[in-house]
Amino acid sequence: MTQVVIHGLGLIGCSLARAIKLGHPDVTIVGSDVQPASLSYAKQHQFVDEVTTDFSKAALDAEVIILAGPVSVITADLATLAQLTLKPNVIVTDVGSTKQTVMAAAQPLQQQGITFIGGHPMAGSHKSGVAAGRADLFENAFYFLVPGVASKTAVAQLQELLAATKVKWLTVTPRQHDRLVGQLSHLPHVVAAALVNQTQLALADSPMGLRLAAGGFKSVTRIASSDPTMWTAILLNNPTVVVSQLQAFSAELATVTTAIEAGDGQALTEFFTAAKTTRDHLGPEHLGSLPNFYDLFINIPDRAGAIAAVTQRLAQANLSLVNIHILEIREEVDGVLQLTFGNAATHDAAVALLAAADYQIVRKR
Ligand SMILES: NC(=O)C1=CN([C@@H]2O[C@H](COP(=O)(O)OP(=O)(O)OC[C@H]3O[C@@H](n4cnc5c(N)ncnc54)[C@H](O)[C@@H]3O)[C@@H](O)[C@H]2O)C=CC1
Ligand SMILES: O=C(O)C(=O)Cc1ccc(O)cc1
Repeated sequence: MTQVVIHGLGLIGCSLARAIKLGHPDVTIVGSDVQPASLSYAKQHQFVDEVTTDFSKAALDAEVIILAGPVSVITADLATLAQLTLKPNVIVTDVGSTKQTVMAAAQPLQQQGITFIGGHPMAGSHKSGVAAGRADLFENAFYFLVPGVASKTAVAQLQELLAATKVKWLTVTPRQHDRLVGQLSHLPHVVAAALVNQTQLALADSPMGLRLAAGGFKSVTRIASSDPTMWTAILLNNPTVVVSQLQAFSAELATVTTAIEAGDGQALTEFFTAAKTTRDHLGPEHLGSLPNFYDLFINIPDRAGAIAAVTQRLAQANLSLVNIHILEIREEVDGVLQLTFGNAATHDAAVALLAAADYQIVRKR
């Protein structure tokens, strides 16, 4: 029976665990994490068979090891694994968002003849943690593979193990990978966070400030809600690429600034037309899988226990939440509660349940 160890039971580790369980119910999955609460959640929801905080010990018996912590943890894990006597046919892989530093960190392991295949699913979310994982998170998304010196057989074995993710495999070199994702993922996260921080400062004296933002600001900045630890590790592991891409992006901003200063309408129209043409040709089908969580917004009165009453109702009906977020609650005024579900059926059942209990539905999926 194959034993798979997943180190890091967050959004990605848990989504892979759920997908592996779906495609291979016979595989034993051992989940490992530093957070005991994540371990008990994973065990309770049965997408792992065993849990441990002792990664090194679990690794000794593994046929497949999936490293799914922040990139800085993945590189440290690779150093730890190089100190151990692993099973000779073990396949070690990772899900980290950078590949040059990860492949470099894997070298000592590879020099011992251990198979390492770099991996990176190009799907995810700004949500994180053990409860956010879902088996269909990666459906139709690209999944980068950096096989390095790994054999074709090992690559095929890994792809077979992860078949239920329904990803589109793409083999790249570490350099190609970091340049591509630098531009398509790392730079946008920096830009989104910078825009939120600058707006917060600029509107600090406005009573409603950021809350007045419409859809545009919200969609451009959604990813600013991503996990700070994870993104710090990513940028520290792709610095040269991202710095150069940030410089090119700053130059683009300088060009548009000059056009506005000069009142150059033609330059501005050309600027927006070029972007629109490119963006319009990227339909949703070309953008890969976008986070597919199911949000429900309800009005919530400013009353002690009001939120608990909602969560209790959902729990009694066995409807699990992926996330809960109070968007706004002001004294003596209704607030808005955002309830996020992992699938359409749970979302729809919650809408019916809460509407029947006279909660006002502000927006559903
Ligand atoms: N979030 C996303 O959309 C995507 C993330 N990635 C990459 O996947 C990896 C995991 O990301 P997420 O699952 O989103 O993060 P997450 O924050 O949801 O989960 C990370 C998990 O690693 C655990 N962890 C942290 N330090 C640890 C340590 N020293 N030992 C063991 N466990 C530790 C945390 O407790 C947490 O459970 C990262 O390397 C990230 O760059 C890749 C594709 C998409
Ligand atoms: O939330 C989003 O849209 C993302 O961009 C998710 C994401 C985050 C990190 C990655 O390495 C890949 C995908």
